[in-house]
Amino acid sequence: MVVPSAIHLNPETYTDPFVFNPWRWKHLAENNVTSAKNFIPFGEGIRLCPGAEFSKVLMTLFLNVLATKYSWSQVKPGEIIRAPTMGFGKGYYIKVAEKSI
Ligand code: HEM
Repeated sequence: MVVPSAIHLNPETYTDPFVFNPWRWKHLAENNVTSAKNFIPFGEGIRLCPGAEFSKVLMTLFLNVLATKYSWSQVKPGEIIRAPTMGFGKGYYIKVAEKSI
């Protein structure tokens, strides 16, 4: 069994893997690092997740609406737990408000 997060957080492939850096993908794609060997959020091959394309569209839509229509602020930070998937031990509280037009 492959644990995708172990591959995605490999510092030999991804510099500073815990840093939020969306721009890293530009550089990685140019160097063809994002091959199946290094990036498998939805699995690979015969057991590839059938919900992959649906999930990508849903996440794109969700993040677009969240960023354009709402603002949010942190109320209470949570402790990040990686065992092996990521979670917040005691929750992670944010306040969401609709943006005024
Ligand atoms: C962000 C969302 C999702 C992620 C990260 C994800 C990830 C994965 C991964 C890594 C696997 C492969 C497991 C393995 O290798 O054994 C998998 C399999 C699977 N996923 Fe997803 N998934 C997501 C959403 C969904 C959705 C929305 C559905 C259904 C509507 C779905 C249905 C399935 C099914 C049925 C399998 C088993 C495929 C098989 O064994 O042939 N997933 N998923």
